[in-house]
Amino acid sequence: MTRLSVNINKIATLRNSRGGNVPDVVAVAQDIERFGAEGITVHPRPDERHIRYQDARDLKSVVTTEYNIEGNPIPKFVDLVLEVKPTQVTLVPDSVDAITSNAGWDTHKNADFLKEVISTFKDAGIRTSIFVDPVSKQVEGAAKTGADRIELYTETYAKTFVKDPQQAVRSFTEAAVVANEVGLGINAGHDLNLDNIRYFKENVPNLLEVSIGHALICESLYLGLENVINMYLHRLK
Ligand SMILES: CC(=O)[C@@H](O)[C@H](O)COP(=O)(O)O
Ligand SMILES: NCC(=O)COP(=O)(O)O
Repeated sequence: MTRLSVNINKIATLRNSRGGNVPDVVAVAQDIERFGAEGITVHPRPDERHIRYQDARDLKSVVTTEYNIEGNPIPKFVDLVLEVKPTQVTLVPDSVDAITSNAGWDTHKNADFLKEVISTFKDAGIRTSIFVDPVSKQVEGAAKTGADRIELYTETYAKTFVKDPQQAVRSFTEAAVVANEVGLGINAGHDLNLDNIRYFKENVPNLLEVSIGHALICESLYLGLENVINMYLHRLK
């Protein structure tokens, strides 16, 4: 089974564009769960341009499915995650000024740092996942950090899929085979959408979870949030 975790960053972007509390991020998260999503993802960035640290705290008591917090483990983020204790923390090496996540970890160069931070989260009972490019060597390095899972960074898949789906998915299938061999669970995310999700799921063995935000919210402008969530669930069956 592949779980759908909905990333609600864009709901917060909309709210922040006007001040006030419309749309209400917490209420939308509850509705997303009621519509059938199996998880909620947030990615608070240091400048809090969309999800605020307080949102991450407020969501803890209302999310009843799986709560996933993503981000670069700077000290402020580590403290937040240890306070909130989500189901899962996904470590992403994004720089402060990045528009969005744009690379996976070099799991070899950052091995000592990752080992330390992962053991801190695991000691607190939080499942850990690290964001990696679909490269076997990086997946092998991820296993050595003690992480429970990897999140495969799917931007290259989404870009190439429109021209050549087979070529697009090849490195992801290979990375997943390695992850399965070394005992890592497999998540995926970034730029996944209604057009490319089914083929990805069909070609990545043991895909446990996808987190989807930007496209899902854009698609919902035309098709409605409840409908779109159910379209994803159907494609992930
Ligand atoms: C790790 C990942 O790919 C997503 O969490 C992405 O970073 C979304 O963040 P933004 O909404 O800030 O683009
Ligand atoms: N981890 C990926 C995520 O949460 C959503 O990424 P995107 O769908 O907004 O590109």
